[in-house]
Amino acid sequence: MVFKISEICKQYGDNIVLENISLELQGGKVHGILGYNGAGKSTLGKIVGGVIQKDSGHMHLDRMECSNWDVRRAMRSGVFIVDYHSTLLPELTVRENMLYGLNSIKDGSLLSVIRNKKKIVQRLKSELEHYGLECNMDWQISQVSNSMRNILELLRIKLFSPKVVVVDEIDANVNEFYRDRIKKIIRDMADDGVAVLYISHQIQRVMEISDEISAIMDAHLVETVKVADMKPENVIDMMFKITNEHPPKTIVKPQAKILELKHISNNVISDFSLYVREGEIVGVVGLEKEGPASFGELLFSDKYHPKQSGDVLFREKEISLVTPQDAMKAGVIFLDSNVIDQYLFPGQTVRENMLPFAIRVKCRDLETQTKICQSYLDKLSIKAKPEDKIEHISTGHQKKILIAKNILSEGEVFIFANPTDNIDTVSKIDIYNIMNELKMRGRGIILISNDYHEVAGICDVIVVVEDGKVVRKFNNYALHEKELIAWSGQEEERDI
Ligand SMILES: Nc1ncnc2c1ncn2[C@@H]1O[C@H](COP(=O)(O)OP(=O)(O)OP(=O)(O)O)[C@@H](O)[C@H]1O
Repeated sequence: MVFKISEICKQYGDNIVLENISLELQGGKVHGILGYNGAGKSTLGKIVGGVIQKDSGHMHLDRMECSNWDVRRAMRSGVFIVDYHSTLLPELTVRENMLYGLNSIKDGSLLSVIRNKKKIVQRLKSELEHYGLECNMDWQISQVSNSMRNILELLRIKLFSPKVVVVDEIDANVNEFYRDRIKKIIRDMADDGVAVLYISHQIQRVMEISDEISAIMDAHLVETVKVADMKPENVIDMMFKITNEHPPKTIVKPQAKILELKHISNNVISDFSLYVREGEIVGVVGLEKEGPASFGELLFSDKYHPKQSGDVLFREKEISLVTPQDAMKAGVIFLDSNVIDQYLFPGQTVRENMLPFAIRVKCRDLETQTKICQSYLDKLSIKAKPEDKIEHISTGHQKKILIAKNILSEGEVFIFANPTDNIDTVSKIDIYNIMNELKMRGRGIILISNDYHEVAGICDVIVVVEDGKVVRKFNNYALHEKELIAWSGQEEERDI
């Protein structure tokens, strides 16, 4: 089976996103796509999956021309897409989500659909077991971790005997355990004859998972190579001409404690304590395993994780944080990159999305606002104009716009959860530099991340969480990523 993409072009206004892209997705192979933020990777994936339409060019599934290609037609032909934006419905259970939309995928009588439903739930259970995953069919999706949601989406597709699967950045913000499972599922699908289009920024990961790799840059396909013939350095050379190094860690003597969590327990964490001081970056690793938790859900008492005990102190005074808005009032700025959609205002411009309300009220002059916005677009290498609509901006750039917004907010503590997922290598460095700048200005940063390379690179203090408990805290003098991974598996505590 071959899915052939020939001379695909796509443009939005003057912005040429894809120019004459041609490649072949072979059944039984994983084809990786690499490229900077805004390079056009997701656009290509969405065209294959029928989510958006090409301007010109052709696609063939074996001999069949994929004309009038939309999601429904694609799914009925065996072409599926799973991407960063979850399609699972949070208020439905796992079981209900697995069966949702089944009628639109499977043609046939009501009876065969009902028979299929039973089979599908049974097969899902055995797939979960096969991959060593636990997930109750009656859990509501809102109570399932983001990592598990991604896996469920992938397994749901696997159950429909796909021919082509587009996987767009679903493993960027998951920990090693789930990442490994996602890799196995993708490889197993390929072994079953599926053609996989795998989109990611992470060079190493694309190398591990793919049989061949194409690089897209400035709307063009630069090159397609077979992984067996390549070394990682060659791929980096081919595309980025840079190495994946961290900026030097800035040295600042930490001052007064700003935010302190003291012995917090809820249904996910127990006796969880940490603090951040002025001029300090505290890294937290190991939280993702705890289930439905983004750090925000742990920190703020929401409906799923009401605080059972413990205190949150801001400058040594107890405060009550129920929502991120409460925190913002207190000077704690929170960005959970897993759910950037919640922070964006579609229909509004990049400028309106980037500048916090307080700044827009203080400085009503549009020209000044545009200048502030443009300076951050330049600083963070964001490929957008202040007047562009936010929904027309690539995911990675949207995330950088939110980071700029957070930085522009008058906060004392910044909590960033996985800020550099979906961010290309060059822009990651821009973000690390901005964190260092905040630190130099006496702000405190808590960096929740599954990226051990980045945590080991820029954090001053590292907190390791296991089973909802802080099991280790240590000063990070010159720690290497590999040591951090090794330490995460040790029992002993190295206290600061
Ligand atoms: N609906 C749209 N309207 C206008 N421009 C768009 C639209 N969707 C995408 N674009 C533009 O197309 C370009 C490519 O976006 P795309 O999402 O494909 O990039 P990407 O390589 O996947 O980036 P990232 O890694 O940041 O997700 C970007 O410049 C983006 O602003």
